Amino acid sequence: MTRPAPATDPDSDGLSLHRIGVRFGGLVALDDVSLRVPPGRTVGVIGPNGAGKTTLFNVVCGFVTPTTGTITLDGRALRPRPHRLARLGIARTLQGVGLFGGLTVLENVMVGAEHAGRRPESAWEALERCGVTPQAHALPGGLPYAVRKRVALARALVAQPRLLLLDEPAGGLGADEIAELGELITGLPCAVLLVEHHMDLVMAVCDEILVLDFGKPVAHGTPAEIRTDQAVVDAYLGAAA
Ligand SMILES: Nc1ncnc2c1ncn2[C@@H]1O[C@H](COP(=O)(O)OP(=O)(O)OP(=O)(O)O)[C@@H](O)[C@H]1O
Repeated sequence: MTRPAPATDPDSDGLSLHRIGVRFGGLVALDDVSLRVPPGRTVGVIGPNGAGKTTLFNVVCGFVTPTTGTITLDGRALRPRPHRLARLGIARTLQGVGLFGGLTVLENVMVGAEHAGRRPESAWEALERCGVTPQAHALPGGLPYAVRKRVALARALVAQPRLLLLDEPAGGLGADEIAELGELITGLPCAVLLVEHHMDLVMAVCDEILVLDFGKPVAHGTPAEIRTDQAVVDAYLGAAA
């Protein structure tokens, strides 16, 4: 007997956050936030300081358990746990760099490959994609910050994730380096959830953008829609009143 094909609902593919709320004691860090990251798409989350961007990232990684709301991956309920992300095809980079100082660039990326059950060649592919092949045998400590950040990205990509979570990848980078990072992100085959301060980067690489202010969604749309949205302008100018 043939098994019936599973019901497929294209609207449930990828990662979905449904009405997420997070409270830290009396402080509401996220309030009724819904967001979908479809396969292969790049979705950005922006907002002023304290808007809740990192909290949202931490909810998806499993570092923070939401007070309310649900998360699904391909329509199935998901309770993220940091150590289980790789198995689900989700990789992440965190703020800063976090490389092993005593290991070469290649060895650092190999750690990611082994963790994800990938072959060593995939480490070279990830280095190549991130433009850090020439530094493969160097120790990270002596490399410029922007190069180390690319190595951290290579370590995340070596798992060949279907969803990559990037937490402020442009932090500490100059304008040219941010532009290069933008090109790299645009060329990625996986879905990307990008939490970022730098509007220019987000506008350049995202298919859609969610804007948070004081934990609440104030706008959601394409870069062109967001650029002209009055609520966004107000949030960034601090002139909501
Ligand atoms: N673990 C925590 N305990 C208590 N309050 C927290 C905690 N984490 C975040 N907050 C508070 O939640 C709110 C949202 O913080 P969050 O770091 O998510 O904002 P953000 O948009 O990432 O800000 P930034 O751009 O400055 O990094 C802030 O008021 C912050 O002080």
